[in-house]
Amino acid sequence: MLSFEKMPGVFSYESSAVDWCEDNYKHSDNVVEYFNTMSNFVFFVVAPIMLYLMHPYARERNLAIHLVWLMMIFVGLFSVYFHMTLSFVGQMLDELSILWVLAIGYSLWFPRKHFPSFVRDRTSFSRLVLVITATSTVSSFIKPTANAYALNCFALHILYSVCMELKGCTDQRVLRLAWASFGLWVLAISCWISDRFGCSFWQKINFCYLHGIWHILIVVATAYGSTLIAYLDASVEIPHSLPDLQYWPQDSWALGLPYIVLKSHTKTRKRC
Ligand SMILES: CCCCCCCC/C=C\CCCCCCCC(=O)N[C@@H](CO)[C@H](O)/C=C/CCCCCCCCCCCCC
Ligand SMILES: [Ca+2]
Ligand SMILES: [Zn+2]
Repeated sequence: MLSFEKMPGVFSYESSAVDWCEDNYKHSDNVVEYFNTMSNFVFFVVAPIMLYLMHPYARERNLAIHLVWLMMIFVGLFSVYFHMTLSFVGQMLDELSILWVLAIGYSLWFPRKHFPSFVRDRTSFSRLVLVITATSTVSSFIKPTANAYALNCFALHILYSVCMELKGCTDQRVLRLAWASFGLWVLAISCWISDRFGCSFWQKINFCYLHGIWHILIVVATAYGSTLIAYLDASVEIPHSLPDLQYWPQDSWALGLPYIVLKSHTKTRKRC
């Protein structure tokens, strides 16, 4: 029988043009980048907790919101597969799953006041996002090494959009969440860039774990950033539910996971 390792072409080990700083096969003959693979455990811890915490908000606003953290579980699985094999298929699954999480986030949360003038409502906007994402999925095969950079540009657009939404906001809890999200993202992207471009330095000091640390930080940044975006959305779309921010497991803890509580539950579900 043909083992995965010996499969030809795009499935084969190290068929991806991308190779992260961590030494290959250092801890196992079957796992190319051991720490980068194992660090994905954070997806499988944070995603179920966020699914649970965001349920009251999703039930009130739109159950499709759960797709964001459900898809994040797939991002984690594909990331495990990618770092375990460094195969081309692994790379594409890892990157394309991130693209589709972003697409779901944009469809659900992009503020309707910023929709292009030819877009009537959120359903039409979601269709537009679907077409653009499907086209980008196909185009991603043209120059696969550019995909990760293109994905990181979305983070810049999200930051810009959130800044626009926060203009004039004086709520200290919201501003604290915004700064925490931004700080986590800056730390995460610094690790990603440093692993990519400063590998010779990290190899000299025998510390090649920055991409794994990026995995941990970007998942937490996504939990913080997506809750902030969801809160801003809830304030506009379901203000009658009186959304507020809290932290799990203890509201007083500085390092908890943020989520939305609805202080008033309504029977009528508002759809977009
Ligand atoms: C109005 C818009 C709402 C958008 C909602 C936000 C949805 C979050 C989207 C994506 C989650 C990011 C998951 C990262 C997975 C990491 C896997 C990985 O490491 N892949 C690498 C290869 O192993 C690959 O090189 C990485 C590519 C870059 C990915 C860039 C992702 C953009 C992250 C956006 C984070 C938002 C933070 C918000 C802060 C205010
Ligand atoms: Ca490597
Ligand atoms: Zn990775």
